[in-house]
Amino acid sequence: MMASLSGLYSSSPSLKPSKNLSFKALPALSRDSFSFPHTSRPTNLPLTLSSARSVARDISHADSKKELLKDPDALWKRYLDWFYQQKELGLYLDISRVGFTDEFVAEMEPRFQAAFKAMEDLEKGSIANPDEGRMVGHYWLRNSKLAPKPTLKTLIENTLDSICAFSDDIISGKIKPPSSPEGRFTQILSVGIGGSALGPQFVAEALAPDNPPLKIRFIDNTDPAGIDHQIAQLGPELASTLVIVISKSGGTPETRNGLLEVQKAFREAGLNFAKQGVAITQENSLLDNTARIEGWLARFPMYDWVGGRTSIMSAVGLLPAALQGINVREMLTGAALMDEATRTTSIKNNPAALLAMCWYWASNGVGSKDMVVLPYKDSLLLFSRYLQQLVMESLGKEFDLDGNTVNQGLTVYGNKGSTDQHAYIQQLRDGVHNFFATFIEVLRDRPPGHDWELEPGVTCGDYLFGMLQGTRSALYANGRESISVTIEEVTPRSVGALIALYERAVGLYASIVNINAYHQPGVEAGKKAAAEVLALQKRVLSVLNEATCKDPVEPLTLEEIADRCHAPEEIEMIYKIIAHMSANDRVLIAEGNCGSPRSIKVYLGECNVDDLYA
Ligand SMILES: O=P(O)(O)OC[C@H]1O[C@H](O)[C@H](O)[C@@H](O)[C@@H]1O
Repeated sequence: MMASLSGLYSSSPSLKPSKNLSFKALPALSRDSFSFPHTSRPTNLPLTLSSARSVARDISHADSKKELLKDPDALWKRYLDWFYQQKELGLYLDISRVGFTDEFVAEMEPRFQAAFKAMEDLEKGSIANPDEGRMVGHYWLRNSKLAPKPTLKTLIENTLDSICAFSDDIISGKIKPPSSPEGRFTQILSVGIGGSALGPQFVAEALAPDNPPLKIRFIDNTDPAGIDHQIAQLGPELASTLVIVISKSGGTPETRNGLLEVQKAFREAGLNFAKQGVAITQENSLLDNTARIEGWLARFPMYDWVGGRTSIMSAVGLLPAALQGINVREMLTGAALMDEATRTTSIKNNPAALLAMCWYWASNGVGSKDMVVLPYKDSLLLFSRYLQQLVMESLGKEFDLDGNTVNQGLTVYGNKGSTDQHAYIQQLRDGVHNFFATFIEVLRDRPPGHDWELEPGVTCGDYLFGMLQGTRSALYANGRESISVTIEEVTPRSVGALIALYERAVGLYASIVNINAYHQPGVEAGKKAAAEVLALQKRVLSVLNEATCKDPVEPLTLEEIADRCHAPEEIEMIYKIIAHMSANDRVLIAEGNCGSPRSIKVYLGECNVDDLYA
């Protein structure tokens, strides 16, 4: 059957995308030449722009589109042939609207077999993150028997037990906040960023009941106004707030700042933070040591062998979830079942391999197209944001495992349907063709017994269903590829399965394109640069303080500040620092205003003599 389907997509031979293919050449190729179907791509790589254009001339987009639309039988056959279902989880995958060929699948086979082997080794405890010399063990979290050492198995099991016991005690009121009239904890304030926030946020939005035993709020930034807002919203309930500070490294500046701000709010409210603080971090990290020395209410471990973006099934995701009354053991079961399903070495029966294969096909194996994720369910709104980190931090890499420059990646964005249909789907349908879509469909509209027909024979949920199917068809009719993942209901089990599905797909895809999915060297560059800006600010302050302490006060131009900081090349940054401090009432501008940098002369509001001799 697939032979005939190859014919349906193209008469030309299939493409094997190559890692030799230059990323820079691709936007032009994909926009100009690779209109749907992708079988119009040439076989002999590396491609040149002219060869790609000549192929595009040979295979007319319009003809291919017509052929597809004319042949619903063939499309239905393709749908059935590639349809995947995991019965126990009630999860289905449809990749029929991605135009890969049989030849492409056959060419990918050896790469997948190598990826399966690498994944098997990873699960057995190999150093799968060679740059950091670390094992990669998030799969053990939902099946502790897989852990390569008995001590790790015990650690995982004991941590899970203690998470459940602690949450039970908090929910039941056995552990009480020291000075709350409520007598029990009512709120969670989660402080963390990146992998220490996105998972808990996604799970809360997807699974928290309407009236959870504890409601959750997040501080996931060093934005003072955002922090103030969260604390203000808590109001007097700060006294019954459990503050969970999450940081794998225990040294992330934004998280530290969030903690210091919250501790200040506690002090000002006359509350004892330590009795309401919980830390989730690696043993002996800065955060761990602080929590231990200050005698916080509880500490839970993070592990060296679990990455931030795959930490959702560790205490990072499980503790906040359990406290909201979410069945975390069900989440783990869903993930474990999906792990099992994605261990098979038959591509066709492995949903994660099918996803990775489609990503490779759709983006030429170099991220030349973006992945737009569209869950048609409000509670899954944050799935695309969660996937953004999982996929982009894992796959966005400059070098491959052999040290070649590859600038790999796969861009992920999206919110939810049908909402986005009224925002940017116009461009997806008619505009620049630089994406493929992933629809997440949920079969169950509402809990049983609550549905009603808002017009004869049609419910509100039928509209949502219709919008999804309509968008899928409309995109396809205009040559836009899509994947559909269907779950029956949004439950802890299905959410666990979705997370595990994408974790595995990312891991397999990384192997196929020969990169390390488990480190993030690029993130360090921004952190280092931020630290340099703050160090420069301290030098600027010291120079200004010295000039302010003179009698009479000596206002300085930007040039003079830069010279005295021995950083003339940093004059633009110094200007920005002054403008920012001025906007926050931290310096006085003697002459001019911040809008005209050449005119300003600056001194501080007051001279700090102590700083002069520091
Ligand atoms: O959990 P933390 O150590 O505080 O790290 C929080 C985040 O920091 C960095 O930005 C990393 O790139 C992320 O992967 C990580 O999730």
